Amino acid sequence: MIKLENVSKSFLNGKPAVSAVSFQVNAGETLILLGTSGSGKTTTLRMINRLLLPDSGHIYVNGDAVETQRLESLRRSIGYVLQYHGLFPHYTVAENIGVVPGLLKWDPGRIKARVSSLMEKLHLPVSDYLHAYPQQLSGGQQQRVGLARALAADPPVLLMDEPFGALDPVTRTSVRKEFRALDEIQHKTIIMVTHDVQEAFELGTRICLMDKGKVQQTGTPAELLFSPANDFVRSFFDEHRFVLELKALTIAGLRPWLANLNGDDTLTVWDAIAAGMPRNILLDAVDQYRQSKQMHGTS
Ligand SMILES: Nc1ncnc2c1ncn2[C@@H]1O[C@H](COP(=O)(O)OP(=O)(O)OP(=O)(O)O)[C@@H](O)[C@H]1O
Repeated sequence: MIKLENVSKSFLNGKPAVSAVSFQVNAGETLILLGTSGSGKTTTLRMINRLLLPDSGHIYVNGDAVETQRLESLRRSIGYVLQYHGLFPHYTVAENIGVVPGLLKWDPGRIKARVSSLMEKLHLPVSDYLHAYPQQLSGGQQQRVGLARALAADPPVLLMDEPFGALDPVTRTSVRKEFRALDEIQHKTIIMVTHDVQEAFELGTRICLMDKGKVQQTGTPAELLFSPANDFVRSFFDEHRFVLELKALTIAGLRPWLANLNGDDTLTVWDAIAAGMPRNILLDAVDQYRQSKQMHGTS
């Protein structure tokens, strides 16, 4: 679990980079920090693993204030994934993935088994890549190694800063899909920075939308779309609104208008249409949901 209470940070020019940010992320949740460039997302993330110190406010990781934890044990309880993987160029794939288990003094057999298992899960054939060096890998493969390294010691918390940002769109989609399907991440507390709205909707349990260092709204994708807290939130999603609505709403959420439709309740409307469920009925239900929210908002 991660909790931020009124966290603020200014740099030398005195302008606040982050102002009174508060949120809580529970185990099993992925919170997306979304926002325009310079809105304070990375600064917020870097305060959680104490790469930066806040000027005021409190940050708790797994129940303890970060400033009271030994830096070494705090960092080992947190997997950190960066946009440009940050692999050690003179370490092989196996050595890169095994760094933290090595520091934790796991026995070599256990490290080897863990490295192989993560490589298989991330579609990096062990026979081809175990002893390869980062520069011998494609960008997508390097990023997979970066993910495997962050997951190696099974940390309860994962911080990810634009983890798929350096990849081309096709590779990005496939690495993102693999990441989402990993059993490894299902019980972790994850915070991910992105400015890609589609990615935020695909991966986020909840989204924290920031602007000018302040949280504008934290909520589920559907809450941000259908019950925006202010004009900034409302207009932020305008460009992609229709597709986002279909990705944010599930059959379960539309049940009041889909009583007679058979189908998997967990599917998003987007996936349900792709799976061949009746498009007109689904889009009609989305319209009715939207109207019910508008009525609720103006009552
Ligand atoms: N080390 C630093 N020294 C001075 N100013 C900084 C530093 N790091 C960040 N800032 C400033 O703090 C503000 C927030 O930056 P931050 O990197 O947190 O934003 P961001 O939302 O992550 O942006 P992006 O999406 O472009 O990475 C910006 O105005 C930035 O210029």
